[in-house]
Amino acid sequence: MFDAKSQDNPMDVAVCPMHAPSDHPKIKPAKVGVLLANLGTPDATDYWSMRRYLGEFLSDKRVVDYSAWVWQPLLQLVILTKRPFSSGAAYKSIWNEEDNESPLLTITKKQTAAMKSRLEDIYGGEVVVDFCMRYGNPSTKSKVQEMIDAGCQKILFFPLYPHYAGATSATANDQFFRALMQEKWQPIARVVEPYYQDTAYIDALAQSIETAYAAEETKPEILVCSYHGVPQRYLREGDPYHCQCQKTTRLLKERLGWDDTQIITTFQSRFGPEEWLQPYTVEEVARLAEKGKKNIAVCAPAFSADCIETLEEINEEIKESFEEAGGEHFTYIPCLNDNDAHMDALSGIVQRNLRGWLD
Ligand SMILES: C=CC1=C(C)c2cc3[nH]c(cc4nc(cc5[nH]c(cc1n2)c(C)c5CCC(=O)O)C(CCC(=O)O)=C4C)c(C)c3C=C
Ligand SMILES: [Fe+2]
Ligand SMILES: [Fe+2]
Repeated sequence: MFDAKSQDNPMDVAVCPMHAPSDHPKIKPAKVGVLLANLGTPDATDYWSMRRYLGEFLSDKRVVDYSAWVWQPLLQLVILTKRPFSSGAAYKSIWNEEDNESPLLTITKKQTAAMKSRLEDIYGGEVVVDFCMRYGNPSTKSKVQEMIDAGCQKILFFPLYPHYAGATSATANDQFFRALMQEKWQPIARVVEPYYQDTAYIDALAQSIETAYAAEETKPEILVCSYHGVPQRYLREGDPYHCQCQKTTRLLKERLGWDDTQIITTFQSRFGPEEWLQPYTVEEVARLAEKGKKNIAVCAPAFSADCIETLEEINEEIKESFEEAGGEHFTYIPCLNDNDAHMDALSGIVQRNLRGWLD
């Protein structure tokens, strides 16, 4: 019954006359979607926008896994009455006023455009490239629906986190599959694996560090690789995030030809009373200054795009902690964002994952 050449489009009425009643739904030419995903960001810095965003984020059990009976009253009645003000002020200090959006959103848009141009050069109009957020806008559900409406019968979902964590990659994937749940004709789905040890990613990080070091009059004495933290308990319960971060630092050290005195791993952004992965960046930079290191550099390999955690926390709070303890020269090395080496690395990963779908 099916024309072998048209297998990608089995409901095509032209090749399937038995399925061609007058009210048969219109079928668009088959396409492949590549959907990039990042964490999300508030729509604005006012109290209610911040509360909406933080409420959605911190209600995700992949992020905070306490029982809802214990967590929700604390979240709704205590945390969400205060944190929207302090986080809103922090976002305000880094806000992209020109486009009236957060830096994470601006950079994700640029990454998407760079990915689109690379993939269209290779695959032409058969590929549809877009991005979505796990929390806030544009939502995963709306973007999956747009791809389906554009005729994507296959979707490659790419969480833009180099390292797997339940709180990031897994919850992004959950949201993607949730968005497919109500589809009568569900697209074929693939998700991209974490890329913490991808050679081109390590190379892009190394190049960005070499460039930053070359621009300094005096070479930093040590590079601090500061990764977003998670509660230590998540590691004991089986989350491999910590090990993947350690491996990125080791590969970076090997690629740069350095030794253990020149590069260390730390964790930032502790939230709540539990112990998180250690050493904490904010304390470690102060210890370094107290031990006599006057000139340090900090990079953030777990973030594919600069965001509040890098622009505000590292480049303001953590810098201050270093300087208050006697440090003199603090260099923040920006995330890879939409730089060419990074986008080549990410597009290489996408191309490998599209094999068999688009060749
Ligand atoms: C409360 C627990 C949190 C866990 C666990 C967590 C893990 C985690 N997060 C990222 C990446 C990002 N987090 C960002 C912001 C952010 N993270 C938390 C809390 C947890 N994150 C909060 C409350 C916030 C909001 C800001 C604040 O109020 O402090 C962002 C930035 C978003 C932006 O718009 O700029 C990113 C990116 C990773 C990689 C991770 C675990 C591995
Ligand atoms: Fe976070
Ligand atoms: Fe580990």
